[in-house]
Amino acid sequence: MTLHQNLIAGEWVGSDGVANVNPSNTNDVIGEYARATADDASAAIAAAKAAFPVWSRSGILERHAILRKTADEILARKDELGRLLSREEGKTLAEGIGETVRAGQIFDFFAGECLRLAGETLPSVRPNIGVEVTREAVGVVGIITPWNFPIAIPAWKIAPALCYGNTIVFKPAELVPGCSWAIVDILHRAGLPKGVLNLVMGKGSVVGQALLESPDVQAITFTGSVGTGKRVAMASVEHNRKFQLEMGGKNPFVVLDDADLSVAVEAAVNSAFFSTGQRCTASSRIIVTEGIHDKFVAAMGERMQGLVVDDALKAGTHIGPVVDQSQLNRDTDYIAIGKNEGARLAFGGELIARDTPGFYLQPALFTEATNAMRISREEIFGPVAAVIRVKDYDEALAVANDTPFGLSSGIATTSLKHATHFKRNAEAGMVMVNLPTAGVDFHVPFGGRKGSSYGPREQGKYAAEFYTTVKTAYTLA
Ligand SMILES: NC(=O)C1=CN([C@@H]2O[C@H](COP(=O)(O)OP(=O)(O)OC[C@H]3O[C@@H](n4cnc5c(N)ncnc54)[C@H](OP(=O)(O)O)[C@@H]3O)[C@@H](O)[C@H]2O)C=CC1
Ligand SMILES: O=C(O)CCC(=O)C(=O)O
Repeated sequence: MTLHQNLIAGEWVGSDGVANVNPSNTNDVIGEYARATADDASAAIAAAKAAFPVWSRSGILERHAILRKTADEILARKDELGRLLSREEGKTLAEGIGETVRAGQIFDFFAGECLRLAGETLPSVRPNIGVEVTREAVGVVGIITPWNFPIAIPAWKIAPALCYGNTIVFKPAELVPGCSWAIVDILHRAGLPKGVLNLVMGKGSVVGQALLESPDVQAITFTGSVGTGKRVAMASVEHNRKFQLEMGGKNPFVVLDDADLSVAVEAAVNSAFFSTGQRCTASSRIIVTEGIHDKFVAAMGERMQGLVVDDALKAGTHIGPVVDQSQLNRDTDYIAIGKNEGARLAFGGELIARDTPGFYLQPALFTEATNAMRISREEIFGPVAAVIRVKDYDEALAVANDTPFGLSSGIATTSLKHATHFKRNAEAGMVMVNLPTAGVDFHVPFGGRKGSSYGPREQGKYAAEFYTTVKTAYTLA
């Protein structure tokens, strides 16, 4: 089996490989991927540091051309890369191809942004002095990504980092190295100079930790768990570096009495269970007012019966497997916790067997849950959701906001008054009206509040805030 190597200083290196296994069929080994050491990480950081002076001053047309070429190749190979994504992560083929297209669009967007780099000139408050405000690249950026969006998250961190002139050491999640390797290969062939983008696949505790500890890494962008996010934060404060964190969510989806029932059910099922519930924007707290509660729960049960849980690559599958055994254990542990806490497991929650050995779990819906239960407070990150019954809109909003997290928030209603009030008062970075809490556009800001996020927003032109540093220059005329 071919070994997919790490890219350090423009050379493919590494001999020790780890198997990338398909969660829909654990007999299926997708490939061998090199496992970097802490020394490899140091070499990658040194290469990125050496490449920075030239890349940060490279022409915008050169950057534009490389990002554009990358976008074109990703989009041209969307079916093949989408299939690789679904095979390594377990989301359905339609979701895998959709995410691959999103990655291509992100590179396309930032290819355009290279040509729109701008500064400001202002008059000084003192006579005969001009002021220029410009944005410069930050330096070596460490990129640490999770397993749940194997191509979109790397894309939305790598594309802006390169666009604004930074060099990169990229550490993808060890569970899903395939798509990361593929986009690094595409960027390398698209003409990136040596050392500008370095790939170090390997363990977080080794390779990620080496990034955290290096004084030569000027910024770290991280998506993953709250625990690891805190380590990134502490180490970054120690080194006085920029950092950006996207962590968990416990996103509420409110259903009001006046909601269109089919819109509410469709959005709730999508929010809670699509992509196997493994999205930081997923909703696992469905807050329902009492007038529609019973009708809503019955309609959810009916809709959930129609969900096909099977091999991610099979036509007709709606929900693929859980990503691995450890996440599956976590999901089933939370199902047991919910039952012990006194919530009622109304539908699903069983482990299921399919033609191939994989991590299959029937999506689970609890009812009679309260917002104080652990299943309502802690991120589960699986196809497990709970319905919380409330009296009215005011209580729904209070419950929605009663959480340590604040990433996404949704409401199903036909009332303009309530929709408008919710948009203004939901304590979240993103608010969805009559839409699922998950599934975002690539050209607008992404991020949250409270325990979900830290630092400037990702995506769209707002990404410039993290990947650049502002300089103010004064000139005597
Ligand atoms: N907000 C989100 O989108 C995500 C949230 N999560 C949450 O986190 C839970 C656990 O998932 P898990 O994959 O373990 O999340 P982690 O936070 O451990 O993983 C995210 C990334 O951080 C890396 N990492 C791990 N330890 C360190 C370290 N000491 N220093 C630097 N980098 C490190 C990981 O590497 P590696 O995995 O290779 O060891 C991975 O690349 C999930 O159940 C979910 O609740 C998880 C993924 C995404
Ligand atoms: O909902 C989305 O489209 C993006 C979600 C995401 O980025 C995440 O789960 O990490």
